[in-house]
Amino acid sequence: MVDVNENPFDGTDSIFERKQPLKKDTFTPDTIFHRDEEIEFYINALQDVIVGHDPNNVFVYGPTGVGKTAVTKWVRDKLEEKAEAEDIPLTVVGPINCRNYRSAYALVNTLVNEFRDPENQLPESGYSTDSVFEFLYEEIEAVGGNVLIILDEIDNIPADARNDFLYELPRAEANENTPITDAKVGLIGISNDLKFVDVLEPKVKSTLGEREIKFGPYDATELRDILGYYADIAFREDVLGEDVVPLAAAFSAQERGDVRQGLRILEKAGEYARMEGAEGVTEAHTRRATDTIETDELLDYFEHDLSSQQALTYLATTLALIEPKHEASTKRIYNLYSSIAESSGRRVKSERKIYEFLDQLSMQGLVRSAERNLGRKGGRKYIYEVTDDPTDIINAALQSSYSDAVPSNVNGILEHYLEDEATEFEAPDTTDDEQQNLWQFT
Ligand SMILES: Nc1ncnc2c1ncn2[C@@H]1O[C@H](COP(=O)(O)OP(=O)(O)OP(=O)(O)O)[C@@H](O)[C@H]1O
Repeated sequence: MVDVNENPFDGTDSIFERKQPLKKDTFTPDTIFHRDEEIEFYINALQDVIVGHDPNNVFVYGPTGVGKTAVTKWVRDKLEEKAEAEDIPLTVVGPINCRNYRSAYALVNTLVNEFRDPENQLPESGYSTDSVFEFLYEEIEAVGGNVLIILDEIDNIPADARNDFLYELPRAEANENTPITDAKVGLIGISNDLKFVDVLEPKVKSTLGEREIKFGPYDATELRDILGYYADIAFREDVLGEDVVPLAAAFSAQERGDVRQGLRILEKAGEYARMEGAEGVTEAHTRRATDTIETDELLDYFEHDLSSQQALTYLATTLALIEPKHEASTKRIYNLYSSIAESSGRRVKSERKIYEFLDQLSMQGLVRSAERNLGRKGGRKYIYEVTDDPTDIINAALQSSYSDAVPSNVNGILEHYLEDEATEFEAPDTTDDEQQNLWQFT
């Protein structure tokens, strides 16, 4: 029974000293581990600024959570420090995350405002895109000297901004149509989409990719050092069992070599220990954290990264995949999407829109498409796969605010799917209608 006169919150924490370093990128480490070579390439690319040549454009790429942004910020700070000491005119803007902007207008607007004083900010609308670009060029000319613009998640740059940003901006000084005569612009683009540069027009590709720096995943030994550094700051003294960091490091190395995932495991393991009122964090807490980490990450997607229509499409793709035929064709995905959207009282969009949502999910790395030949019948169709374990996706959906869209008999169908996966599977000749009738939509 709860004593209503007692306050259940506890003002003490015997496990965590400071949780913030384990949280999403709100903490700047004062040491960067195991990136000496990448830092050397970076310094080399930006050295020209210090000796008075034009800045190079730099393209930094690699998977998620491997230090691209952390290293970029570190190098940026060192460059600014050196430029100031040597009296070299330098203005650095960013990193600005392109994912947050839906149009060229919005992105350029933010950039202009980075240059301007708080009392002279541009409003969110009211000008043409050409005019805001014009303002940007004026601001760049006004500060003069070297201007470095850092764009993070550059693969998400609004389509209507691609050419202007990735090609025109870096060569603005040479272009007579811009007011820029003095300033020298350099662009630093960061991406975790390794194919991004390949799909660019050759002229844009050679501009942005003037210098390319590749970041690979960390191995277990490297992750042990990095996670150990964060653990020392985040946890109270002597609460961490000696296996905790090595276990979190080994798990993350096996998965993607991503620091962020390792930090989440440490945080979760600490939370389990705290919830139990344990004296310290043990190997068992860490194993429990690794068991649930995948579902947690997917839950994050459902709750924060995906729009409701994308989330329903993602769920429908997973359902199509676990049906007896295990074939997520666009038609099946659309049928399932319509049923779950309708049964959960959400808007049902047109079939054409599904292609767009699937494309967006594919850009986020959540689904993959493959073209399939229809054999004698001729023609081709697209089928989709999910990149995570369907069991984890369904568990995450069930814990998310989309649980009302998950069919009530999902676990039974998932069980059959897992059995099929364990045996040599031959696709049954089931029709779409038969498959549709399997499901119990709530
Ligand atoms: N070598 C390192 N030394 C210290 N901290 C690191 C290192 N690499 C990554 N981190 C930390 O790990 C977290 C994720 O790193 P970061 O944001 O730089 O990854 P990223 O490669 O830019 O990922 P994304 O592409 O998802 O943005 C941050 O908290 C960062 O400070």
